[in-house]
Amino acid sequence: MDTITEKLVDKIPSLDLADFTSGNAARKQQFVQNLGEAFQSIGFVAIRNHGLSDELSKQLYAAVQKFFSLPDDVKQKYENPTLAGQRGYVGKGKEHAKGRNTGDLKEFYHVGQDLPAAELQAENYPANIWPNEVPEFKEMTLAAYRALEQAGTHMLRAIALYLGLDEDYFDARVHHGNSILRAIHYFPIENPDSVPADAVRAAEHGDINLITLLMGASADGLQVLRRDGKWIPITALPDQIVVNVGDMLSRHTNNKLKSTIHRVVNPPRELMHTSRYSIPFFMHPRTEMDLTCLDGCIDAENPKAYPDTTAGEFLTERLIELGLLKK
Ligand SMILES: O=C(O)CCC(=O)C(=O)O
Ligand SMILES: [Fe+2]
Repeated sequence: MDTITEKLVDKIPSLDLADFTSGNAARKQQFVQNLGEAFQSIGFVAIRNHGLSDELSKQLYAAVQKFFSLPDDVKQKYENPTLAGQRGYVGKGKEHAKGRNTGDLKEFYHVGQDLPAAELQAENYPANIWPNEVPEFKEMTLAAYRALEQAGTHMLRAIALYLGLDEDYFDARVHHGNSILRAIHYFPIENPDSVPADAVRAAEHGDINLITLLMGASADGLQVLRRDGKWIPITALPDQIVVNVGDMLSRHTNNKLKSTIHRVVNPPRELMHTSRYSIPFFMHPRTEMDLTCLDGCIDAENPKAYPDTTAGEFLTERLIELGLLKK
C-alpha cells in the first residue's frame, strides 16, 4: 500500500480553486497534487472560490425552502413516477440507500440539464419540471446548475492532470452531461416514535456519479467514513463547497480515487422537529461514457477490479438498487 492511502485525517483538506485557474503554473500544479492526494485518501475536499456567489446561494436556498414549505399534496403534483425520480419532486421516504429497505427521512427535487427541446431529445433526457407556486425556483436552480457544472469541469481537469491524462480528457465526456442538481429537505419530525427505529436522514452510501459538489454542507449531520472505520464530521466553512469522488470516477480509476461512504445522521431527539437543507450537484458524464478502468490505473498490485460498463448502464443498475426505478 502506498503512503497516500495510509494517511488518516480528522478533517477534510481545504483547497482554493483559484490556484488552479490562476494561470500560475506552480500554484496550479500544487492544486493538482493536493487534490489528487485528497481524492486518493479521504475522497473529499472543501473548495473555496468555486464561482457560486453568496448572493445566488442565498436566493437559491430561499426558493428551495419556499417550495418545501408547500403542502404535501401540492408538492406531489411535481412528482412523475415514470421518470425514476430523475426530474421534479420525490416524496418523503421514497429513496433508500443501496442494500437497505427503510426509506431516508428526506424529500427532494431534481433539476437536470436544461436544453432546447430538440437537443434534450437528441440526448434522450427528460424535460425539467417547474413548480408554478415558486416561479423563481427555475432561475435560481438553473443558475446554480451552470455555476456548479463549471466548477466541476475545472475540478475534473485537475483530476485528469493528476491521472496523467490530457487536461481536457473529461471536457467532451461531460459536455451536456446527465448531471443533476438535488435540492434536499430533511423534514421535521414531530414525533420521533412515528418513524421506523432505523430510519435516518441519509443512510450510508457512495454517490453514483463522477464527482459531487455540495453546497450547504456546513450544517451539522454529514459524516464521512474514514478507512479505519471512524466516522468524521464534515466541517466546511460557509464560503466553501464540499467536493467528493463518486462511484463512476472510482470505478474508472480502478479504485485509485476513492468514493468514500458518507451519511447524514439524525439530530438529537429533541431537535428532530427541525429541518435541514442541502443542495448537492451530482456531476454525471454523458450516458455513453465508457467507464472501463483506465490502463494507467491497472498494474500487478492493482489488477482490474471491474467489468467494463458505460455511465448509462451503471446508472440504470443503481437506480433499481435505490428503489427509484422498477425493473
Ligand atoms: O445532505 C447532505 O449533506 C449530503 C447528501 C448526500 O450525501 C446525497 O444526497 O448523496
Ligand atoms: Fe451522497
